[in-house]
Order: sequence, then structure tokens, then C-alpha cells
Amino acid sequence: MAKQLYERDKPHLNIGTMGHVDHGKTTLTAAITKVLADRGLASPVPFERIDRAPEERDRGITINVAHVEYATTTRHYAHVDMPGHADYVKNMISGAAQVDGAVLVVSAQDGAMPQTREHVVLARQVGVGHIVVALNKADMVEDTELLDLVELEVRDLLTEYGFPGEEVPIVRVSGLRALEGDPYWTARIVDLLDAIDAYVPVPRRVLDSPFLMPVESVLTITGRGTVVTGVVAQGAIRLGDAVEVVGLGETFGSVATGLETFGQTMDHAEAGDNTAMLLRGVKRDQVRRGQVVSAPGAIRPHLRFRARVRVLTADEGGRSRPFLHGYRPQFHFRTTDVVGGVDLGEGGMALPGDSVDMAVELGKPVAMTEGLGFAVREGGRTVGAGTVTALLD
Ligand SMILES: Nc1nc2c(ncn2[C@@H]2O[C@H](COP(=O)(O)OP(=O)(O)OP(=O)(O)O)[C@@H](O)[C@H]2O)c(=O)[nH]1
Ligand SMILES: [Mg+2]
Repeated sequence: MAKQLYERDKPHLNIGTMGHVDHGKTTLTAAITKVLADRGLASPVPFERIDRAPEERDRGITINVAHVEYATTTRHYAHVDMPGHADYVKNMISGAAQVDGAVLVVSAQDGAMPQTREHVVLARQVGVGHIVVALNKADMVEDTELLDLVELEVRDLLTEYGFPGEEVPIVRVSGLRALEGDPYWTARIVDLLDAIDAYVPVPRRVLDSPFLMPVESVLTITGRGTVVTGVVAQGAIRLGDAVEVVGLGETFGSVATGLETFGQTMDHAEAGDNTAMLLRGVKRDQVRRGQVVSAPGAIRPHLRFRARVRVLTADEGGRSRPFLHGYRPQFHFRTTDVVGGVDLGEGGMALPGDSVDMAVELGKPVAMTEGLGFAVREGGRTVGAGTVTALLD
């Protein structure tokens, strides 16, 4: 059967659900697709199809990010449902790096919890421009004063990390009740979508720069070849264009011989598009998450760079003690993380709460340019938030 052609009839945005474990991100994602499906604007995606890996089902948590697609009356959205569990923050960073706006899901019962804060910090760092808050499980809290308090707390938290906490829309929802078809809570999901439509602007897409797409995942389509997926960061690509795969190893060339978004074919993909790209003559083990597919010559891999890093405090989930010259944490860039050594100068140290300049030498080369944001993590916690200030090799 011939596949449908993707119709660009509405502006496209990438959004996603983030927040603390169990606060209801996956339930809300499923509820959004159901509510919009009832209005003919989406295909419903049941909860079990979002958290579908056996381990996700057994443990009742999200591990891998999942993508769903839907439209409102004015826009087309790709939505990435991110994990909340502290062990999978790495996958959350990779998901958040792709979105134009995020829905911060906060349980009205529990309020802001450690990964609520960590996700806000990371969202800021990877450049999420706008946050809308879904105060979920509102069906469980009768006391409106309590809801008001949780709202205040979340506004303060957002303000603390540079989001306009006073003006961020906060919508009281119940993903679970909406999913069950309750009319009152269904209307609240519509309110949430209206808030997203109104508050998250259509980003200015960089179309006049060379094509660049960070690889989020790799799959093999039997009989066709290797496919890489991701969100196009800048530029555009047409079927048959030459590309390079850059980072984590030797750069090599290929040709984009197939382009799709959510199973619909495209003759070109452009900045912002959630894209699956078939690469000619590429074996599955040649490509992996964290590489970048680019127009030939558009970007180079680098091992050494200078950066400005804000060292998080213990209250922010970071370290309580300084780190020293020679420290070797993980550096999370876009969809990948690589170990690297920190050069603070002999005897140098970085205290929690400080902003420091450092040189970094990575264990593997990463495709990067000046200005790229990254997170620094160690032993399952985020210890710093940085920006590349200069490339050294
Ligand atoms: N009462 C009530 N329960 C909810 C609501 N939303 C989710 N739940 C329940 O909360 C639990 C966790 O929901 P999930 O949607 O898996 O939470 P999550 O945020 O995706 O969890 P992770 O992805 O693992 O971080 C499930 O038992 C849901 O049924 C809600 O609005 N009201
Ligand atoms: Mg989930």
C-alpha cells in the first residue's frame, strides 16, 4: 500500500511531557490523543502503546522516550513522552533537546518533587523556550487552597530557573479521568491544549543554514536498510541529497534515500520536522544515537573545547562538595553523553553555586559548535549546566 504524503497544512511544533516519576505524563499523553481523536484530529494512542517495552510494563514506569503525533485546530504537534524516573534522566535530556515547548506535569497531590526541579533545570539548559504546567491528578485533591499552594510553589520554582513563573499557564487536569471519558476532565484537556496553542509560539526555524539533524534512534527496515530518526535542528534536506554522519567516530558520507514523518512520506524535511531518514549503503552498526547527520562539511567533531559551567548546589540536586581539576563526569550533548576530563588549572576547584570557566577533553569526539548547551552528570545526578564557549581542536 502506498504511504500517505505528509501535508504541511498547519505550523508544526515539537512538544513533550516531563516531570517527576509517576506524576502522570504517559497517562496525560494518552488522554490528549484520545480527546483529540474524538474530535478527528489524532489517532488515539493507548497507554500500553506508549510504555510498551516489557520492562516498562513490569515496573509501571517510562524508560524510553515515545513519540506520538496529533493536531489541534491550529497546529500540528509531535509529542515526546519523557521518563520521570531518576535513573532515566539521560533519556529525558535527549527528549527535551528536541522540543520547542514542554508540558511540565506536576501531581497536585505531591507537588514539586526532585525530578520536577531537575527537569526544569535541564529544560532551561537544553534550550526549552516555553513551559506550560499540567497540574495533574487534580481529581484527587478537593481542597482548592491546597491546589493554589502547589501552583505557587511551581511558579516559584520556574522563576528560580529563569522561566517567567508568574505568567506560565497552569491548568488543573486529570489525565486519568479524561482517558476514562469523563466530560468535565475532557474539557480540562482541551483547556490545556488551548493554553499550549496560545502560549508556546511557533519557533523561528533556521532554514537558511546547512542541514543538521542529531540522531535520536536507529532502526533497520528489512529489505530497505538503515533508518535514523531525530528532529531536524536547522536547514532542510531533499530526497537524494548527500549527507555526512558526524561524531563518536570517523565521519562518513551517505545519501538520504527516504524521508518520513510518523509513517507519512516527505519529499523534503526541514528544521523542526520529526524525521525518519533512510541512509543508502549504511549498516546498522555504523550509526548510533548521539551522532549528527549533516550537509557535507557543515559541522565537525571535536574532542576539546572551552566551556562556562554553572555548578549546581545540593538543593538543586547537585553536589554538596566542590569538584577539582581532573574531575571526570559525563557530558550530555543533545542526544548523547560522553565522559570527559575537566581542566581547571593545577589546584583549581569549582564550588557548588559557582559559574566557572573550564577546558574539557572528551573521550569521544562530538559534533559541536560554539554556543551548544550541555548538562554535566555524575553518578545519576546533574551536577552542572554548561555552554560551549570555544572549540580547541
Ligand atoms: N487519580 C489519578 N491518577 C492518575 C492520573 N494520571 C495518572 N494517574 C496514575 O498515576 C500512575 C502513574 O501514571 P503514569 O502516567 O505512568 O506516570 P508517568 O509520569 O508517565 O510516570 P514515569 O513516566 O514513569 O515517570 C498510574 O497509576 C496512573 O493511573 C490522574 O490524573 N488522576
Ligand atoms: Mg511515563
